Amino acid sequence: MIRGQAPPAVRGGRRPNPEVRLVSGDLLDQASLVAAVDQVRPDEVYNLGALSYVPISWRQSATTAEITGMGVLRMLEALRIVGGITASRTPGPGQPRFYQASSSEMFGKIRETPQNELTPFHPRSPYGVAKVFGHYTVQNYRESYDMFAVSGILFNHESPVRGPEFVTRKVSLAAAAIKLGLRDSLRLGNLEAERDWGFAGDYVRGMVLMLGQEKPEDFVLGTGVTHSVRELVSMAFAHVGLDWREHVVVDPALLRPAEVDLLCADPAKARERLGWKPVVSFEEMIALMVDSDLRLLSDSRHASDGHVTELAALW
Ligand SMILES: Nc1nc2c(ncn2[C@@H]2O[C@H](COP(=O)(O)OP(=O)(O)O[C@H]3O[C@H](CO)[C@@H](O)[C@H](O)[C@@H]3O)[C@@H](O)[C@H]2O)c(=O)[nH]1
Repeated sequence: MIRGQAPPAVRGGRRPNPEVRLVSGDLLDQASLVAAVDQVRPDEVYNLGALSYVPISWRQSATTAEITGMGVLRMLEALRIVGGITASRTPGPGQPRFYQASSSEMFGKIRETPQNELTPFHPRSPYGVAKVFGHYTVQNYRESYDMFAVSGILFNHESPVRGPEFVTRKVSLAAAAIKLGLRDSLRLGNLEAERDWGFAGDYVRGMVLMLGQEKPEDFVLGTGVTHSVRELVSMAFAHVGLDWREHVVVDPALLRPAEVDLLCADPAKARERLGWKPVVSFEEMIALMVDSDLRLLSDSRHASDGHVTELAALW
């Protein structure tokens, strides 16, 4: 996402800048990105673009490296080129600020718990490897060109609009669909994996705070509380009065070639320096997601909507 303020006048016959502009994924080549940045002249750029579903990254490892890794480099290059920045000509005032969505998946086979900004990385998937590339690229542009570029190392961030392939939404949809009698079972992979799941809205607030800092610095954003997939399922099903053990089937085909067993954030730096803390608890978030899916699947206006039928049945 590229965020720019409306300029006082149209520069050189260009269209006025919109407040917020989404740059679509097909602008992956360098020249198109340079043209987009040149046209928008953003104040802030949030690079959330990625091939973000971890299991797919083993099947499409080169595409993952291209989008999740190289995409970061190209975005920074576009900002550098349009800003006329070189090693000897560093940015003047008013240069755009860049946010990179780094990921707790970079910690992978964890070296310590909880994980903070100094915890070493050990990625366990092509996705994690590509995110590490992006993370160090941001650091390198900051150090080489003095650009305002930061990474937020975000732990799992969920909400009712989460994609149905991710485990929280897969579970909230299944609990709702089973409750409504639309299906009767749910296939899952590793129930023992533990994650630090937080509410996406809280994390977006943290991202904006990071770009408002005086100095560019990286921050971990997470809740510091960890739950297993088993606990997640149990809580979501209990919310609609169901016993998960009567419906969940463990499917070995859903296990990953290499798993990240445990993630737990130490968000102390964000708390102290940004004044950031999550507002929505894990329990509230799961209830929010299950209730939202109950409404979605029971709303007769959506009954003929193929997408909703697919959501209820497939995942
Ligand atoms: N998706 C999925 N995960 C399952 C399932 N069964 C068990 N799991 C386990 O649930 C955990 C969470 O999986 P996901 O929800 O797919 O998320 P993720 O792999 O942790 O990655 C997400 O969070 C990262 C931040 O740490 C993001 O960077 C990444 O893009 C993604 O959003 C994993 O340990 C996975 O093995 C299942 O059927 N589907």
